[in-house]
Amino acid sequence: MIGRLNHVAIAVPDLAAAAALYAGPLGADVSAPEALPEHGVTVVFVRLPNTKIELLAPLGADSPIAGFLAKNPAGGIHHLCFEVDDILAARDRLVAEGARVLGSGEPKTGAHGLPVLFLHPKDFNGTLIEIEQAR
Ligand SMILES: CC[C@H](C(=O)O)C(=O)SCCNC(=O)CCNC(=O)[C@H](O)C(C)(C)COP(=O)(O)OP(=O)(O)OC[C@H]1O[C@@H](n2cnc3c(N)ncnc32)[C@H](O)[C@@H]1OP(=O)(O)O
Ligand SMILES: [Co+2]
Repeated sequence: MIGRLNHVAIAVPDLAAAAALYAGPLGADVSAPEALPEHGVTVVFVRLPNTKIELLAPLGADSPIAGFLAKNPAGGIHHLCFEVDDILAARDRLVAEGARVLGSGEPKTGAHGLPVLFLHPKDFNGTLIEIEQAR
C-alpha cells in the first residue's frame, strides 16, 4: 500500500538557519519558506534526487510541533511521509487494522496541495507517519 517516500520532516527551532545549512555546507537545492497557517507551521523543502527533506518551524500559538520542539529544543526528525494511491482506501485499511488516524480522520490539504493524513506515532514504533495522496 505505501509507495514512494515523499519526504522526511525535521522540526527546527530556527528555519532560516536550518535552510542555510542545507543550502550552504550541504550544497542542496532549497525552496523559499512557505507559511501553512492551517497546519501551524512554516516549511522549507530541500529537494533531493530521490526525495525531499521538509524543514518545519512552528507558526502560531497552537502549532502541533510546539510540544515536539519543547521536548527536543535543538530539533529532530519529526515525521515520515509516504505516498499512497488512494488515501481514503489507505485510511480505511489502517483503521480496520487498528491504527489511529489523527484529527477528524478526513484528509486535509498538505504543503503540496494534495490530501494528507497523519497516523499516531505510538502505533508505528514511535514514528509519526504522514500519508499523502500520490499525484
Ligand atoms: C500537512 C502540511 C505538511 C506537509 O507535509 O504537507 C506537514 O507535514 S505539517 C506537520 C505538522 N503537523 C502535524 O504534525 C500534524 C500531526 N501531528 C499531531 O497531531 C501532533 O503532533 C501529535 C498528536 C502527533 C503529537 O502532539 P503533541 O506533541 O502535542 O502530543 P503529546 O505530547 O501528547 O504526544 C503524544 C506522544 O507522542 C509523542 N510524539 C509527539 N510528536 C511526535 C513525533 N513527531 N514523533 C514521535 N513521537 C511523537 C510524544 O512524545 C508523546 O509521547 P510520550 O511517550 O507520551 O511522551
Ligand atoms: Co509533512
